[in-house]
Amino acid sequence: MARIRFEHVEKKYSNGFHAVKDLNLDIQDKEFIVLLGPSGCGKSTTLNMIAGLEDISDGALRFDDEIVNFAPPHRRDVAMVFQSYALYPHKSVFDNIGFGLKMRKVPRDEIERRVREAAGKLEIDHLLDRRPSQLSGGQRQRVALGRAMVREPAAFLMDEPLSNLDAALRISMRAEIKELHRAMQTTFVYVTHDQAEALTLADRIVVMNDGVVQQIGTPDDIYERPKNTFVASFLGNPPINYIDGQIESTDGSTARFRRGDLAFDLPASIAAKLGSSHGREVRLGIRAEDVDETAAGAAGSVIRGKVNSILPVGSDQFLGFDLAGQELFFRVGKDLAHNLGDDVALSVDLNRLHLFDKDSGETLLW
Ligand SMILES: Nc1ncnc2c1ncn2[C@@H]1O[C@H](COP(=O)(O)OP(=O)(O)OP(=O)(O)O)[C@@H](O)[C@H]1O
Repeated sequence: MARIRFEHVEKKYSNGFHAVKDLNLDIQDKEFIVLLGPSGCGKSTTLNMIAGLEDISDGALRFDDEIVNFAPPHRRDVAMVFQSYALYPHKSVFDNIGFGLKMRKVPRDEIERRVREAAGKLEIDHLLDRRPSQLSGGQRQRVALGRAMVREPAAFLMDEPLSNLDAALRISMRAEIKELHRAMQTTFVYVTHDQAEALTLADRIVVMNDGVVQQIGTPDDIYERPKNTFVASFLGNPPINYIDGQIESTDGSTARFRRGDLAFDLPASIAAKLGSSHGREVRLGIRAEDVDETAAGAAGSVIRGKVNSILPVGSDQFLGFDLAGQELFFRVGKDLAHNLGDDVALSVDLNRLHLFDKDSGETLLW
């Protein structure tokens, strides 16, 4: 069992670089937590602090109630799976999976039992005599998972474990990792910069940027109720569109957004949150999928522009849309027939609008 808690944790590297700032995070036993953010945001550093591979500059890290800041890696009941797999090239699959147990002097028949059980779950039991060089990328990744599984750790730590796999295999391995978590009933902490992976796998996602946690929440929270423009922009494909403008005529129950000729009556649920924000500079967010191609939307919800680009993506298409000189990107059904330069009217789903303070980027809605 492992509840993992960061309390005001800081990480400064020896060159003075401040990689993680005031991290507070309470990971529940058996939870699947995904650390998500762009390259260099401090995800791996955070994971390595849990593993004991990086020391902690300040604050406390607890496993259950015990402070483990100074516990060496082998005294932490965690297993780590790396992007590079880190397999021993000259050992068989069996020996790779069982190596950690052998080092810990686990009896031979117990090793045999645990290796075969893990290999069975991962469907690599027919490969136990091979060397890593005789395996595909996905099979190697399973061996790396198997090596972590046989240790029966209290927590699994995974650093971009799927990033070396091709797109199709990544999706099927995601499903397997999710199943593994269900079957193992263990805490998982998983690092990725891939939003789709985070949304699929996580019980809760921790979005980081520049060493600072931006938001912690369920995939639904993070996608539907982003706290700031960083989180809103990091998730979504194509990314959310922003239109800067002002709030005019708020009276607590109605509110209007305006940028030049473009004006929307905001729904009452949004108006209620704005209070007396008359004249406030705001950034309106429209997710790429939150438009419909019909001019028959609710009053004041239609935006008109020209088709700038058309990118088919299988079942959908991405539409580049010129709104009075600003390019927006929307995701629409593939059956909509357009030519470059066409005038189109898109109806915006006003109930799914996002609204941020223009200067701070913080949400005005939740
Ligand atoms: N040993 C080190 N000394 C100094 N700075 C470091 C060291 N290791 C990492 N950093 C810096 O700390 C920051 C966070 O690194 P980290 O590896 O945690 O990022 P990340 O979010 O995992 O990125 P990526 O997805 O690229 O692996 C980066 O700016 C990195 O350059």
